[in-house]
Amino acid sequence: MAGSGTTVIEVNDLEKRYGDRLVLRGVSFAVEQGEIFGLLGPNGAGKTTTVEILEGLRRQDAGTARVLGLDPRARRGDLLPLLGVQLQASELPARMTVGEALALQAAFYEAPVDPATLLDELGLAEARRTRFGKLSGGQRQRLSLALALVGDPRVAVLDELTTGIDPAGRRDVWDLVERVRERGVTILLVTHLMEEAERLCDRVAVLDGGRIVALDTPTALARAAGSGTTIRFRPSAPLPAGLLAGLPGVGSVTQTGSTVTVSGTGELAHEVIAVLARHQIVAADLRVEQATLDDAYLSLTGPRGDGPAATDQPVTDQPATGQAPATTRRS
Ligand SMILES: Nc1ncnc2c1ncn2[C@@H]1O[C@H](COP(=O)(O)OP(=O)(O)OP(=O)(O)O)[C@@H](O)[C@H]1O
Repeated sequence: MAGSGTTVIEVNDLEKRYGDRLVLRGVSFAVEQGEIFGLLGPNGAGKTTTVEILEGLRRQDAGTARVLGLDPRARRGDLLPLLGVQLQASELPARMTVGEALALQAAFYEAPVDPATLLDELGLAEARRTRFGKLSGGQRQRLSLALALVGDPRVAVLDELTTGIDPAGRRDVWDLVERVRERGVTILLVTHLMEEAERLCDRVAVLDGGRIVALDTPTALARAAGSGTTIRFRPSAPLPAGLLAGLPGVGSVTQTGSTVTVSGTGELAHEVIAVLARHQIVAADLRVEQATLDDAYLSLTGPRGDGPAATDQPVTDQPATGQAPATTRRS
């Protein structure tokens, strides 16, 4: 389900400095109700800073931020009951059980969902009586998602949703997030996983060096990456000269050993297979590769993450106090 046309999250020309370093340089985007909006970008791009401004944990130096029409810093008290936040790492008292943590968090919301059902959906039912200190990394991650969702928030901010969760568990979490979105919840998802963004996000913004360098649907971004389609196969008989080069959309045809590689755009696979069939040539080991969000991401941000720069300033902006009960901190 795509957005409904009601803007739920809006940032305009957001700027943020740490010391004399500008880490957000005019970030603007709007997320509609019911959308899953992804924030991608290399380490240090400014994703967490943006998200923390939206959560009311940090104050921007310029620009505006609104969540459900509220200024997150000035109206934090009004916003918290409407917002579910998953942090990169949760630290609960080691002796607190999963069930206790969830019950405590649920008590802060007017109409929480049933904690038992949520634990079940997240594969944590059997860990209900397990103390936090004994949970595996993947279980802690699931619990942090449960804590973000138990209040039945209207907006959920999910940071590194499935980090540390095994592939099967990851799919369960994605299914759950889709069901949450179907209830009309708007989701801002910070992720480093392209597969996750492709699967879940209606639109993604790619942040790099404190600026948005692209914002579109995952499919449109992949298409714009321009690498088009590549087909590889081993023909059962030599190809007549010029057979493939003249087809619509074909950019190049090369042969290495017995493998032919055709690159181009449009309905390339269909065209190639049809013409081979007309010449009664079988394409063995046929592989079709399409540009993915991965290609788009790498062409937009370069092949490496920048990581924190050596010129980092000391922490100058402390998170506000008075947050929801589970004491949480970022890794
Ligand atoms: N409290 C702080 N004081 C000084 N510099 C900071 C502070 N928090 C973040 N930074 C710097 O601001 C820049 C943006 O950081 P931010 O955490 O927003 O990036 P990110 O995109 O979330 O990165 P990651 O993917 O690694 O989580 C980085 O260079 C980071 O080192």
